Amino acid sequence: MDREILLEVKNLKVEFGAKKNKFTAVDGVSFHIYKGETFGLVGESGSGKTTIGRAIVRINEISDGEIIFKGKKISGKIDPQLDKEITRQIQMIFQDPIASLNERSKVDYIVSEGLYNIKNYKSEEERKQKVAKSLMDVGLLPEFASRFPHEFSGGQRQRIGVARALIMEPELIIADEPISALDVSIRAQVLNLLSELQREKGLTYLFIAHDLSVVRFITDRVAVIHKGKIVELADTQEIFKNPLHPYTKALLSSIPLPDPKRERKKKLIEYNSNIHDYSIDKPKWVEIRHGHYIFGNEIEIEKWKKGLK
Ligand SMILES: Nc1ncnc2c1ncn2[C@@H]1O[C@H](COP(=O)(O)OP(=O)(O)OP(=O)(O)O)[C@@H](O)[C@H]1O
Repeated sequence: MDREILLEVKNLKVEFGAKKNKFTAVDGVSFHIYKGETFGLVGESGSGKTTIGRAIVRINEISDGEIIFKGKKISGKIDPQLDKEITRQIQMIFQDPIASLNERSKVDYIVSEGLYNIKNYKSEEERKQKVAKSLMDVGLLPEFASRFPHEFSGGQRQRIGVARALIMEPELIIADEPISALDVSIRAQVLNLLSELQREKGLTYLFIAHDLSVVRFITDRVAVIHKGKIVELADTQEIFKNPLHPYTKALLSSIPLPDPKRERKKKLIEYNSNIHDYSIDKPKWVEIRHGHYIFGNEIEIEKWKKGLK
């Protein structure tokens, strides 16, 4: 049976600046996310992960391509009713729980901010109940609503960030490096919380991380992104067992990557013992085996295909 696709990103391009200063942060990215799965987006800092997340929640304008959610186009100009629904259904959790919470607002306001924006409650009583329920859903006490963010630990603050997303009853949550700013000792708790919530509420996640080890146990499939392009996309287990792209291998083995400026100049990238020469021909996407895509030029693809046999 075919799985239901919740989100489709087609040929997404996001550019910043204009004319001479134009910079392409996301360059023709395509992927889809099935309902109920956790899809990982992994790449080093500056590769374009957050920009993709922000384009999906429509904070960043897109320059080209399409974003489709539940079969409906949500990029570009859309109907106000759909806009309101999408604002509710796609929520984002941010990297830094301290920076993402307004210090001067009480938790009650922070958690219901989204509700206020789309007026998704009938009475003050109902709003308060929703806040209490969301706090309990993330393992916090309802009475925390009357406190300020500085009264909480890093892990609790990230839980408040999750409650703020949950109150909207979303279908898709974009978790942008949700644990990287947290103390190592509490990272697993937040990952477990996200997994439990997924099971309970049938949530779908787009999980953004710079570190492959973080996505290993939480994601079903992973796309590896490098300089605004997806270079490899496959089931998570497959990526770990059999990484094909030199960049993925480099990420996995934590090999320091070359200086991007030098890289651009020479157009020759050396990762470990693999030579990746973009100047031979234009790299393209090829499905190496079912569901496992790789981005590279013909010589490399031939080499990887042989390696798979
Ligand atoms: N509003 C903006 N204006 C100009 N450039 C931007 C803007 N937002 C992002 N960029 C640039 O786009 C590139 C991709 O940034 P992005 O934040 O998406 O990367 P990332 O992979 O999420 O990295 P990080 O983990 O450091 O956030 C970077 O070079 C960044 O400087």
